[in-house]
Amino acid sequence: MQTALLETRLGSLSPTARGKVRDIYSLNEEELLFVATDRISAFDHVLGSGIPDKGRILTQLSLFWFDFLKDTVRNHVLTADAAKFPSTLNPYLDQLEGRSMVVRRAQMFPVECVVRAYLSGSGWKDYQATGAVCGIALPAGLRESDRLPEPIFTPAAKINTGGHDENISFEDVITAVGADNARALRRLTLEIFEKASKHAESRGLILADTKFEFGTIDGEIILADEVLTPDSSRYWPADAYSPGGPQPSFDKQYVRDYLESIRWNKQAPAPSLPDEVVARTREKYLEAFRLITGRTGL
Ligand SMILES: Nc1ncnc(-c2cnn(Cc3cccc(F)c3)c2)c1Cl
Repeated sequence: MQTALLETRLGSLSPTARGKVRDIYSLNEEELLFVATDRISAFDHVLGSGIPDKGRILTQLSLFWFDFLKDTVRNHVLTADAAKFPSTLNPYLDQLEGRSMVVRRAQMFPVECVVRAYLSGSGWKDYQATGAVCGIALPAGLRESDRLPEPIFTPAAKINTGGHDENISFEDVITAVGADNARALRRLTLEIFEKASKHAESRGLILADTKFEFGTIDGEIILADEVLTPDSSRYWPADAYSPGGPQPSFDKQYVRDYLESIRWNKQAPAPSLPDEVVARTREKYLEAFRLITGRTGL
């Protein structure tokens, strides 16, 4: 079993932002180092085991999507070629190769730009409670995982790492970023989703929902953070789609099933995973990469 890279040790460089599975390091005024680890989270907990190569696979997926969308929106990537990284990183390239990128520092909007084509997760919860999601009224009688009449922009406020983001209304987005930016974020979010979900569908995957983070560089709105990865999106195998309940996660179902099989109490520290669950989950990430990019090797 390969070893999973759970932490990067970059000497004096310490993360300026830490997510559950990603870390950001400030390189200088203009540049950040964006690192995807092999950590995996489920049920909002980072698990005791990592998935070897997960960070590399998800980084290559983001890079594929950034390129796929380059005629629709600019992005924050400067380079993912470790040979072009600042020489100060030379001692660490073995930890960074393929799983990191140098990105331009952007002024990030304080809004998670979520778009949903299916009713799932917090969208399903809000719909059950109010018949709406983010103030958008939906038809009565929808079941969990039902396809929506059309994809909807359902923004969330960034709660600092750890908790769930809180769904907010379009009015709240206007208050936070102004009307012009709010409209631009909604338009870009829906436009990008349309293209990406069509591509995913052509590869046998349902892109049920996803979350984008945008920022501005020199006044221009750019697509930042990770994009359309299985961590920022719900991907479902199209041939198993069956509305009326939760759908199998393309990448995390083995992990979820295992955690439920050991009746893990979610208050307890997250358990480690059996080698078999780790190996099969790694295979799913590779399968997602192959399906989405059409490439066989990383
Ligand atoms: N290009 C950029 N410029 C300025 N800030 C960011 C930025 C900051 N935070 N996040 C989200 C996040 C939080 C924790 C760990 C992560 F890897 C990422 C993205 C970016 Cl991507």
